[in-house]
Amino acid sequence: MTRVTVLGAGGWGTAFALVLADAGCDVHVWARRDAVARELHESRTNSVYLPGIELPTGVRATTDAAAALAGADLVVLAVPAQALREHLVRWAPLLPPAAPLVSLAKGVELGTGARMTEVVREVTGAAQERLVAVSGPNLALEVARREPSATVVACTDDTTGHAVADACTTASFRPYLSTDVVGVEVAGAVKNVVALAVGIAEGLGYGDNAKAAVVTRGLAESARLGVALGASSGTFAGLAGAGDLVATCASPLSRNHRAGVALGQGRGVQEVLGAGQVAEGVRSAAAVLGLAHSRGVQMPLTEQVAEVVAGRRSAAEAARALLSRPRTTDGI
Ligand SMILES: NC(=O)c1ccc[n+]([C@@H]2O[C@H](COP(=O)([O-])OP(=O)(O)OC[C@H]3O[C@@H](n4cnc5c(N)ncnc54)[C@H](O)[C@@H]3O)[C@@H](O)[C@H]2O)c1
Ligand SMILES: O=P(O)(O)OC[C@H](O)CO
Repeated sequence: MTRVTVLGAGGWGTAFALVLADAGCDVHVWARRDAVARELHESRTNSVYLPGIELPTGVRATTDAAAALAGADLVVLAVPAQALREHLVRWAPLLPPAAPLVSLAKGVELGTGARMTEVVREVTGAAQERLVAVSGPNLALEVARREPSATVVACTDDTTGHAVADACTTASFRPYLSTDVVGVEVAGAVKNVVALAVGIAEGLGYGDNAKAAVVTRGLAESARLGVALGASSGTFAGLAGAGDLVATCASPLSRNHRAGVALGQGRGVQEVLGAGQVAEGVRSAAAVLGLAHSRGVQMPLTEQVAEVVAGRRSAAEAARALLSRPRTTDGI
């Protein structure tokens, strides 16, 4: 039986632990907070992050990372993007030397512009073949309810990719394999920024035409950045790109979408984040933009989201700025 350690017991870490357990793995979850670990371990529920969901028997939880990681065949990293490095520095000496390291986070690191597998590689020194990104249209609550969902398991090494896909294939959760780690990670990070933009449009009271324009132009700029970083453009038409935008931009379950609506309604970013929302796009917007600037890539939508999030521009001003840009000729 594959022994898997999931580091992070938020919505997605917990839902992914459920998937792994359904797939027949021996699952050990690390939670940051004692109360979450105890509830998961004793009642097999996580009422803060996944109300109404019961995990399969056998899933264990602890706040002791060393105990959670002992003997792991596979390690899943499920903490938010901006917290990954600080945690990994502590976890690195505890990681089993050969286990694949799977990143679930959708973000780009502020200050470095690093993708999540780049952070993992820098901190742990793990070979590229051990690094895996899992990303797709995967709203945690729907996955945990065992509603049909597909995802992308991206790894440069086929054998590792298949091993991770085997560990998370169930009757309702279907992974597709890709070797385009860069594309899958860029698509996941930028979609959170686009979801904020769609929410902002909604909060401003705009209709479906505006939202469709934001999604489509957001996808175009996501693909532009990805290709500049070496990704395949096809990745952005797939599950990790267009697929995740469809799910996130339409769903009231998306925290980025909800945060965007609040920003569009004129609420400040502190108020939005203070309401318990972990919306990765809020912090990734500036990081994605920095990465784009470093490669000479234009990302006008991301630029406006970063302005709104920083409080330098109102949502209405951002919309006006986008509508008054010089005409472009790419036609997509
Ligand atoms: N929730 C989803 O539907 C979903 C789906 C796919 C991907 N993701 C991605 O997975 C990653 C984790 O998301 P999540 O939904 O599990 O997040 P979450 O906010 O629900 O949980 C985050 C987990 O990390 C822990 N944590 C550790 N350090 C932290 C810190 N400094 N700040 C905040 N939390 C900290 C929290 O205690 C919690 O256990 C994000 O990058 C997100 O974009 C989420
Ligand atoms: O709730 P969000 O906005 O973080 O989105 C969750 C997932 O990324 C959807 O695929």
